[in-house]
Amino acid sequence: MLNIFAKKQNQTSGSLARARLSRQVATRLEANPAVRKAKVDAAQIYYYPGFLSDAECDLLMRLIDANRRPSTLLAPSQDPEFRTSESCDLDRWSPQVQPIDERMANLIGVPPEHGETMQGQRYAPGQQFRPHYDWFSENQEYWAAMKASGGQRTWTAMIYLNEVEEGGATWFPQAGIRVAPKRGMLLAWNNMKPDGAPNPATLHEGSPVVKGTKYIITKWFREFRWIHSPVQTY
Ligand SMILES: O=C(O)CCC(=O)C(=O)O
Ligand SMILES: [Fe+2]
Repeated sequence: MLNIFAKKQNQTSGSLARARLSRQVATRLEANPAVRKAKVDAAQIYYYPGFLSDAECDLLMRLIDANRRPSTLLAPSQDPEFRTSESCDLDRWSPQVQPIDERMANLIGVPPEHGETMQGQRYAPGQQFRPHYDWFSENQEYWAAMKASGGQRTWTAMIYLNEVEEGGATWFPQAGIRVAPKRGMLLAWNNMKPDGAPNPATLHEGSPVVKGTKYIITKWFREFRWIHSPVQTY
C-alpha cells in the first residue's frame, strides 16, 4: 500500500515539478532586462547577448582545444554523420569554470546541483549535430539510468564562444528559428512545454560549419539533482 502511494506521488510531483520549472524559469528570464525572448510561439527560447566576456570565451576555447574527444550519443544512430563534432567535459570545480557554471545556474534560477557537467563542443568545417531533442525519450533503453540520475532534462543553456565565418547556426526547424553564433551570447530554451510535457518543437540541429571553427558550451539542467553516474554512449 505504502509503496504504491509513494510511486504515484513521485510521478505526480515529477510532472508538477516540470511545469513549475517551466513557469519559474520563464518568469525569471523575462524579468531580466539583459534577456530577450525569441519571437516564436512553439517553444520558449531566450537570448542573452554578451553573457560571457571575451576573456572568458578565450579561456573556455583553450580548455576545449586541450581536452576534446569525439562527441557521443545516448542511443545508437544509423547515420554515421549524425554527430560529428568533438566534445569535452569542463570541470565545474576548477576555479576558472566554477564562477561561469554558477552564473549560468543563477541566470536560469535552477540550483547548480541540477546541472549536468558543462560540456564544450567544437565543430570543424563539415562537422554538425543533426536534428535532435535534448529531452530524454522516456521509452528508450537509456531512460531508466537517466531517471535515476536526476530525471528529465528541462532547460538547456548554450553559449557561443566565437563567431563562425560561415555556417554553424543552431536551427530549430519546427519552432522556425535559426540562431547564428555570436561570441559571448547565451541561448536558453525550455525543452518542456509550459505544462511540463516534452516539447517536440524544441527539435534543433547544430548546422554544419562551412568555414571557420565553432566553439560552444552546453549545459543541461535536470528536473532533480543530477547524480553523476557512468552511462553507455555510442
Ligand atoms: O551546436 C549547436 O548549435 C547545438 C548543440 C546542441 O544541440 C547540443 O549540444 O545539444
Ligand atoms: Fe542539443
